[in-house]
Amino acid sequence: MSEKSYRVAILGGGSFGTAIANIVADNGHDVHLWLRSEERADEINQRHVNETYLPGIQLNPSLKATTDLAEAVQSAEVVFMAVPSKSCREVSRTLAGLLSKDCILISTTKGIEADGFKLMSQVIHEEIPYARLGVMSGPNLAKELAERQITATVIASQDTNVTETIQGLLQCSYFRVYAGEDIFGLELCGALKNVYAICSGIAAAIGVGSNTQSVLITRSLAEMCRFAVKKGADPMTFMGLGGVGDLFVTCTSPLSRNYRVGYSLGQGKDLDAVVEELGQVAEGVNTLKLLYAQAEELDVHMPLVRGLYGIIYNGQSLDEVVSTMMSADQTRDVDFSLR
Ligand SMILES: NC(=O)C1=CN([C@@H]2O[C@H](COP(=O)(O)OP(=O)(O)OC[C@H]3O[C@@H](n4cnc5c(N)ncnc54)[C@H](OP(=O)(O)O)[C@@H]3O)[C@@H](O)[C@H]2O)C=CC1
Ligand SMILES: O=C(CO)COP(=O)(O)O
Repeated sequence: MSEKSYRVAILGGGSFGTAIANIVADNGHDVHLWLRSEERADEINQRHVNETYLPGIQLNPSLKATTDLAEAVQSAEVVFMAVPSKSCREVSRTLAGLLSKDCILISTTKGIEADGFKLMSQVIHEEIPYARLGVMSGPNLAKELAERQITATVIASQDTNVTETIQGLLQCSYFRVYAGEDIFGLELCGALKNVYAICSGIAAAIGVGSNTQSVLITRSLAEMCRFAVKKGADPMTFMGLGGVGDLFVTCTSPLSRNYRVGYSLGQGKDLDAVVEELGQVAEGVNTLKLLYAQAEELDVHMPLVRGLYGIIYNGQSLDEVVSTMMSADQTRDVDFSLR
């Protein structure tokens, strides 16, 4: 754990931003959480809870919430971005004039910008070219983190000072932080796995067996790797916590919002109603459309993406999609070899 006390800002007071802010505050740093709702800021400052996003969790009393972005990032040495992907550019643009030159900026957002299929580090770099960037991703369900259950994450950056600083800042008795350099691959893992969590949720709702679940998760990983290689990412990154680790948790836990969307779809509910009822972001819904379009454009074989897209947007039945997959040409198990 870091001996130095850092001035840290977390942007986004939803479930993940609040969970990260709480860890950093528990580790003794000076933490400011920026959010939009005055009411929620008061609730965090006075009662030390965020009942909307983390009900039942008592937050560290030293955690300060504010609706003033300039105040939140003033003198900040480290900033975590934890807003949904659709707001990342807007928030980055505002932040650009406020952030000091040597501040470390970590993206935790697991989504993709529609225009140009950009990952969040690319969006942030366009808006704040001088930012010392890193990406954090892994099996990190916000509720379990806030409950201080053991987990680990990955921090990727080209700058070892960034990775070492964040490792020191976040590491504690229940949270390990592994380092990496492959920002693009790690971010791609975090965004893609959400789509497969929707597939797994559907499968769970219709009551598939354990063999089927296993096949689904493994072939999801195969698709993700195939796509990643086509986009120039290192497939080995997908073997780590940000890949297999996050895919596994999101495809198996009812705490995952994407899994829950899938589960409700599997029960025959309407997508718009499900998203509305969720009240939190499920990035996979948007990522599915973008991924489907990219797979078609780049000619990447992604039967699960195509099948899910067919069910949600083209009115195909689940039986039809499953039958097409099961009768497809026999192919290889593992596409890549290190030899
Ligand atoms: N929850 C989790 O377990 C994990 C989430 N992530 C990723 O973190 C990102 C954020 O997710 P999460 O916190 O879960 O989402 P939530 O839906 O729980 O919360 C989203 C938060 O972002 C705020 N927000 C939305 N738009 C803006 C904006 N334009 N300006 C300021 N604040 C805004 C919302 O504010 P308001 O309440 O005012 O609408 C809300 O506080 C996602 O990309 C997600 O994939 C990553 C790891 C784990
Ligand atoms: O990314 C997550 C866990 O690592 C959270 O997944 P959901 O966004 O599906 O809740």
